[in-house]
Amino acid sequence: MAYKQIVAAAILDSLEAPRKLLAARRTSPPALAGLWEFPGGKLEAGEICEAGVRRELAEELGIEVALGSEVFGPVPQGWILDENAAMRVWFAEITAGTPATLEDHDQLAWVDLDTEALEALDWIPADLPIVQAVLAYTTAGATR
Ligand SMILES: Nc1nc2c([nH]c(=O)n2[C@H]2C[C@H](O)[C@@H](COP(=O)(O)OP(=O)(O)OP(=O)(O)O)O2)c(=O)[nH]1
Repeated sequence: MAYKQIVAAAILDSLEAPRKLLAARRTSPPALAGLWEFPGGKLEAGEICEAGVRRELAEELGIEVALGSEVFGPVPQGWILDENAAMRVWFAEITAGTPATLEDHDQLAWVDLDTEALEALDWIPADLPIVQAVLAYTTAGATR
């Protein structure tokens, strides 16, 4: 089955020696408003995933990034979000711009890369296994 492809970034303060993750709080739709997520969005027709991540981060946060390794999910399309959609996620580091809530978010937070700090945020439920994987990859030094 083909899922609708979503792409997103786990933005770190540094790919080489990460200490913090940039989480973003959604403003819509109502069912997801107020929940935290990895900034990103829907892949456009004919677009390569990595290009989609860059486009979404430019549109939503006004930043350019260097991409690191992928945070691999259980299926080729990444992490299953629901019966219709799956999301591929890459580590990223900001190379230009300062993240701002230009679109889709009302709050951004640099969160310590530890279980307690990350679990203190009200994540979209489908993101919880991805948050755990981000922690495992960063602990293992596997972000590049
Ligand atoms: N960006 C993002 N979307 C997520 C995450 N977790 C999760 O379940 N989703 C869902 C929410 C949405 O249904 C879908 C992503 O769509 P979106 O609304 O962010 O896409 P978009 O920016 O292209 O928005 P639009 O053009 O449709 O307004 O994936 C996540 O961590 N990041």
